[in-house]
Amino acid sequence: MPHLIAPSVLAANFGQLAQDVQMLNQSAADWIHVDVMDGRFVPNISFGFPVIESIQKVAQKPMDVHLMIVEPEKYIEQFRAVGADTISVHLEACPHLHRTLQQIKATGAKAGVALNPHTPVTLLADVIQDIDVVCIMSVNPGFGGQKFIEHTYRKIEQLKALLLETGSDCLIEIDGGVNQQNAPKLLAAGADVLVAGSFVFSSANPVQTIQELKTIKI
Ligand SMILES: O=C(CO)[C@@H](O)[C@H](O)COP(=O)(O)O
Repeated sequence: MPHLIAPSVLAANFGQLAQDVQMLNQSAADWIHVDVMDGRFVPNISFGFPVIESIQKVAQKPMDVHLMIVEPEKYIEQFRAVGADTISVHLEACPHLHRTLQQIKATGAKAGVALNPHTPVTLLADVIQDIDVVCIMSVNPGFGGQKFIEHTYRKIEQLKALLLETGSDCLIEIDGGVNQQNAPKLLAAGADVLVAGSFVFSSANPVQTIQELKTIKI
């Protein structure tokens, strides 16, 4: 399967969000990555339902919603109602992860699990069959524009081995500090989906930057 590119609108210009989403519609982006932060699970607050609903009205690509919030199970149906196609919760925020994944699937959304940099992929072994996307955080969640953590390559390889061993077809998504330099190595290690925020939106030509990420050959 060709790899997917999911630009993160956390790095968009919120004063012209509709235009930035339209730019993504015209680009080679596959998904639109939407970061929700609550000021509790992570030390930052981004945006909530009204903003996501506004994005959804313009977006012509699936919305990949990454919940960096405590007690995500309280809001799954609402995120689906405002247009989330994939809903990712943090393993570290879910004491009943299996139940939360079933809850996401019951809405018709794809179920994702995000892992903080310190969380081993082996903790997913008993729920891997219930996951559509594993989001490996390659920065500490909460902010865009941070430095990529090199240990991520090893985690991708470990997760790939778990997927092969269990026959799972779940996608491996990498989120944080992704750029043109590390993207080929991430794909070679087994990544399926690259999230890129500041690298895309701070570039002179975001459409071209997305195209360059999309056409990387390994
Ligand atoms: O979830 C997060 C940050 O917590 C990411 O989605 C960032 O938004 C990625 O931004 P860059 O590191 O690519 O700027």
